[in-house]
Amino acid sequence: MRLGFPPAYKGQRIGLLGGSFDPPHAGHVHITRAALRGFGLDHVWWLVSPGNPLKSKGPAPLHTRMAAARKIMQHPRVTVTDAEARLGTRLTADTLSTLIDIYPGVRFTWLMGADNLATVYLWERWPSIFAQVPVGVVARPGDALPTRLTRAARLYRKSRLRASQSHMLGAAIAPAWCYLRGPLVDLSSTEIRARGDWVR
Ligand SMILES: Nc1ncnc2c1ncn2[C@@H]1O[C@H](COP(=O)(O)OP(=O)(O)OP(=O)(O)O)[C@@H](O)[C@H]1O
Ligand SMILES: O=C(O)c1ccc[n+]([C@@H]2O[C@H](COP(=O)([O-])O)[C@@H](O)[C@H]2O)c1
Repeated sequence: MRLGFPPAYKGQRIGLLGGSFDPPHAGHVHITRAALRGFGLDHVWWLVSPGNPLKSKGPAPLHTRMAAARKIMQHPRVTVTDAEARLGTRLTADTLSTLIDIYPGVRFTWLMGADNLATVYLWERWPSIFAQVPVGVVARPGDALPTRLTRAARLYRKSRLRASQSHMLGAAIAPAWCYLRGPLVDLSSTEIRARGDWVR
């Protein structure tokens, strides 16, 4: 483990919630708690991104988003980290391979809201994400497509865990993914920025 990186030990199941967090909000807290409970995880790390590779407009400064994330997400099993900035990776496929190298024996799970399941096929080398780690998807209002019709769900249909098996995801061998239904939290950073409640 490198200086300044969160501690993690062999066999631990750690969920990674990558995001712009511009700003962080109760929806992020919701997906984190749902994932901890639902996917059999020991910890969740919030990977506060230096900047989404697909978004042309840069987010608020990293230190501002980190401070806001630490304020809103207080839980003994959640760590907020700027690991991607430290590693020099922005692409999820690269972040995952680097973390897997740094933390041998740790079981990482990539977490995302259902909106990202619909667009993940646009991400750089996206099948490598599914090949490297299990993927936990949490329901979010306003899905553009029913889950089963998304490109990722169709390609990985044989690797889908049933909802009744969701607690096994954190220990599953990739490719494996699972969709968690449940209460929805209708909140987004876009909406908060539009209200003018967050200065970039
Ligand atoms: N309300 C929510 N319910 C479930 N998942 C969420 C929710 N809000 C965000 N997420 C998930 O958290 C991760 C990081 O989200 P992000 O920081 O982009 O927030 P956002 O609200 O989607 O931002 P923006 O509106 O700027 O796109 C993504 O995987 C996203 O799907
Ligand atoms: O790797 C990619 O090509 C890629 C493209 C778009 C988004 N991502 C990652 O997806 C996560 C969610 O991004 P965002 O901006 O929607 O919060 C964040 O960790 C991004 O780095 C990754």
